[in-house]
This record gives sequence, structure tokens and C-alpha cells, in this order.
Amino acid sequence: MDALKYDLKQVIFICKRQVLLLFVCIIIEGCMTYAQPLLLTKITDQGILGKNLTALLSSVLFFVAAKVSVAGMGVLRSYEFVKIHNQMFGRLNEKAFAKLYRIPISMYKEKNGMQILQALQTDIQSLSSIFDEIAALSVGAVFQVIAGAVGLSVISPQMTILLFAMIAAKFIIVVFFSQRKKEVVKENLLMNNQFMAWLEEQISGIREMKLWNLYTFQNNELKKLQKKLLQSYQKSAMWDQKYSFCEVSVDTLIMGFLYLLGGYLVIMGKTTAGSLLAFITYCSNITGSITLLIDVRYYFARIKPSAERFYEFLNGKEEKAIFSKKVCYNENDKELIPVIEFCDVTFSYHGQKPVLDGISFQIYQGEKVAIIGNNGVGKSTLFDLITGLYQPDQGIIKIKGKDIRELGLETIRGKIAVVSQNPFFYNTSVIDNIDLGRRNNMEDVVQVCRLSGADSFISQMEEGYETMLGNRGLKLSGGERQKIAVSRALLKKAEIVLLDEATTGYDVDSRKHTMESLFSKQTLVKVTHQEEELRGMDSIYRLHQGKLERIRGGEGK
Ligand SMILES: Nc1ncnc2c1ncn2[C@@H]1O[C@H](COP(=O)(O)OP(=O)(O)OP(=O)(O)O)[C@@H](O)[C@H]1O
Repeated sequence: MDALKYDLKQVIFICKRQVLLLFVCIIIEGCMTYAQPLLLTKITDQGILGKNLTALLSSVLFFVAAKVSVAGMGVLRSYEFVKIHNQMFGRLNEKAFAKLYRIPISMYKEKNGMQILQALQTDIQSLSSIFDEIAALSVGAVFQVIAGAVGLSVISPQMTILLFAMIAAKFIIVVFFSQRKKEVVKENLLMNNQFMAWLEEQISGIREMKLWNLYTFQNNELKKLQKKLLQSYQKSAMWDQKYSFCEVSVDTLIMGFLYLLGGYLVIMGKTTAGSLLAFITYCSNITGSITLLIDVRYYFARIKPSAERFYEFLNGKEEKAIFSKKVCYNENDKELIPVIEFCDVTFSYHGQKPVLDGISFQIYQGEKVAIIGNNGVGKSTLFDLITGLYQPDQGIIKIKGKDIRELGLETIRGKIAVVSQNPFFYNTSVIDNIDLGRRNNMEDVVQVCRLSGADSFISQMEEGYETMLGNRGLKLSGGERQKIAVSRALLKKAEIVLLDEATTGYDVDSRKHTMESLFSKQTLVKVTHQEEELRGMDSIYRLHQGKLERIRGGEGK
């Protein structure tokens, strides 16, 4: 909760101007609220009962002006609160996005992306709503209560004490309901999150659903999940209704009691009808405002589970050493230092049997290396360690003689181009998918596409390089996707190129232009299952049962 308080304070500090304006509005509103019942007394006692037309006219005019100015201030206040709300929303969104970038890749393999996003958006909206209308009204309510209490105590101090005692009883009811509501909302958030994750999975696997005729089966699953979700919604709505019933009943009891007492005082000649009218108006102002203030507790009970979840996410695990410390190279040593070096590296997923077990090897500048091995032996894992997506349990990985933790993950990733087994495509144009981050000019893009062989099919597309690729690039064939991914790697002009079965979808003609010739100047490491791809390699390693065995070359320099 400290983190939330910190963010709230920061937002309030940034929006000083809006906060100042709000206070001005609230003070004016408070004064006007205070004046209204007094004017009512004047209208009734002096104007109507005293038959004084001048007093009646002037009091009515002031009364109307006070009412209109309160309404005007309300509009201005809501407008300023929207600005503060947006500031909070933007701040939390940016924090969440930065965290999403820093989270270890392993978390994305365990959780569905939609599940993470849905939880984040719910929480951010919920937290930003602190500055919504309820907040605007409740801040104003504080001043209205003060103004009302002053007015009431002028008319009847005894009845004011009685009123506040009854309001205290109401507070106890709210405390009870807020506790229950918090639990129900927590359950609600969890169910909703699970439901959205399940739905996202169905959309991602829609092809399988069709091909395996899974609709009936999945529809039954949907009904089961939906039943639980709706039960949880119903529970939440019921608590709102129960709360609202108790609230209205207590308010009505308070007002009824005050009418009885006030009426009795007028009948006994201890107060005037105008004063009773003013008293009742103050009371309804005060009870309304206090209800709002007490409701804030109930309202926060709804926000608290989101706040806990959001800040737990922000404090969660993240990649270490993303940014580099200052590292100096001795230019004379450049040729002698291995470009990639593994020193006794061991790695396992979640403490299971090691996938890589005490591996050591060196790859030198310009070397072309192939890594072979059966499925699941850890070839892709080895690449993920080089790029720092996973950290070794033991041992050190060096790039150009420096520990990658020292270099910083952003620095090493800047030196490496990866073509993975399943490259990701954004739902943007071809050019945007090749020139990721838009750092190059069109000529360079076309040039690399000619080299990779992608240009021939891109130029036949309806809008050429501006053609939209569709959801996750699904409009492209497997081979076309790989050619675009190779073009990306060429365009990056990185010192190290890692190819993970990058050309499995290439046709016979395309295979003529080997990756070694395309990346002739770079240090190249490729994972392959195809024997023909081993030709022309300087070194070949086989990965087997966690160990790396050199089959050919690799003597280094
Ligand atoms: N996120 C993960 N959590 C747990 N285990 C994993 C994870 N990713 C991979 N593995 C396991 O680690 C082992 C090595 O996987 P990896 O993808 O590196 O194999 P590979 O040699 O590239 O296989 P292939 O030739 O089939 O592509 C496999 O047994 C795999 O099941």
C-alpha cells in the first residue's frame, strides 16, 4: 500500500494546478452549501410567514445564485479530476509496460499473455478510478460536512450531537460490508482472469478446434467456467444490494427521527418553521456527504485487491543487468578473444535435471559453427543463454571476453541477431516487420530482401512492402516467414548471428544461397538437423545428455 500512496502523492504533485483549482471549487461549494439553508430560513420566516416581499425576492435570488454556483463548481471539479485520473492511468500503464519488458521470459511461458494483460488492465483502471467522480464528490463532501455541521450547531447543538451519534452507527455497518466486499472482489478478479485466459487459448487454438471438431467439448468447458464466473458476479452484486438496502434504511431512520424531534420542537414553540426547514436541509446535506465519505471505505474495499495484485506484479522477478556498466576493451586483443565463450555452464529449468551440464567452448571472430543434436537436448536453450533470456545456474558466459552480466543484456542483444524456429510477426506492414524499430531506409531493406530471397514474393504482393501481414503474420507461408526473419537478421548487421533451424521451410532453389555466404563476415552459430547444412562449417558440435562434444574443427585461433 506504501507504493500506492507514493504513486498517489506523485500524481498529486504533478497535478498541483488541478489540485489547487479543486480546492478553490470545494471552498466555494462549501460556503454556498452553508448559505443555502440560512437563505431558506429567511425565505420562510421573514418572506413567507413575515409577508415581506423584498426579503422574499432578495433571499430567493441569493438562493438561486448559490445553487447554480454549486452546480457550476461541480462541473469544473469533475473536469479537473479527469485530468488527474488520466495522469494516474498513464503513469501506471507506463510502469506496467516497463515491467513487462523486464520480466524474465520464463514467466511468459508459464502464463498466458492475455491473463497477464487482462489482470493489468483491470487493476490499472481500478486504481485510476481513485480519481474518478467518487473521489471528486468525496473531497467536496468533507467541506460540505464542515459547512453543514457549523450551520447545524448554530441552530441546535443538541440535535447535532444526536445526528453524529446516529451516523457513527452507520459507520459500523459499512466496516462490516467492506470486509465482505473485499473478499468477494478478490475471488471475482481471479475468476475473471482465469476465464479470459481460457478464452484467449481458444482463439489461439481455433485451428485445432476446427480440425479436431472440438467445438462441443470446448463449449461444455465454457459453460462450466462461465457458471463459476457468473456465480461469483452474482455474489458480488448481492453484497452491493444488501449494502445499499442497509444504507437506505439507516438514512431513512435518521431522517424520520429528526423530523419527529424537529416537528415536536416547532409544535412546542421552541423553534420556528424556517429553522426546522434549514435544520432538515443541513441534515440531508450532511447525511448525504457523510454517506459519501463512509462509502469511500466500501469503495476502497473494491480497489484494494487490485492494488495488492498490481504492486505485487511490479515487485515481481525481473531480468538482472539489463543495462550495461562501462566496459573497456583492449583493441589489440580483439582477434585473440573468443566472441562467444561458455565457461563450465550448467542450466536447468526450474531446478529439474540439467539441460546443459558443465559446458565449455569458445567461438572466435568470423567462425561458422553448427550445433546438432536430437530433439529436446537443449540447442535452443543454449541460444537463450547466449542472448541472456535465461541465466545459467552455474558458470559464466562471455561475449568478447566480458561476462554478459557485466556487459548488460541490452548491449549483448544489440550485438546479436537471432532467427528463431518460430519468428514473431507484428500485425503491421512487411517493411515494419523487417525493419523492426524503423532504423533503416527503404533501399537497405530492399537490398537485404534481395539477398535473403524475400524480395521476389514481397514484390508480388498487392501493396509490396506496405502490405499488412495480418495477425501474427499468418498470411505468410512457413518459408516466407523464415525469409523475412533472415532479412531482419541481415538488416541488423550484428556481429553475431544465431540461426535456430532458420531454413527448414526453404525450397531447393533457396537453399543454394547458404547462410554462411549471406553472413560471411559475421560470427555464425546455427542449429540444424540437416546434413547438407553442415557443409562449409568451421566447427560442428553435438549436444547430447547435457554435454557438448566437438565433432569437427573448433580448434580456435
Ligand atoms: N520453459 C521451459 N520450462 C521447462 N522446460 C523447458 C522449457 N523450455 C524447454 N524446456 C525443456 O528443455 C529441454 C531442451 O529444450 P530445447 O528447446 O532447448 O531443445 P532443442 O534441442 O532446441 O529441441 P528441438 O531440436 O526439438 O528444437 C526440453 O526437454 C524441453 O522440454
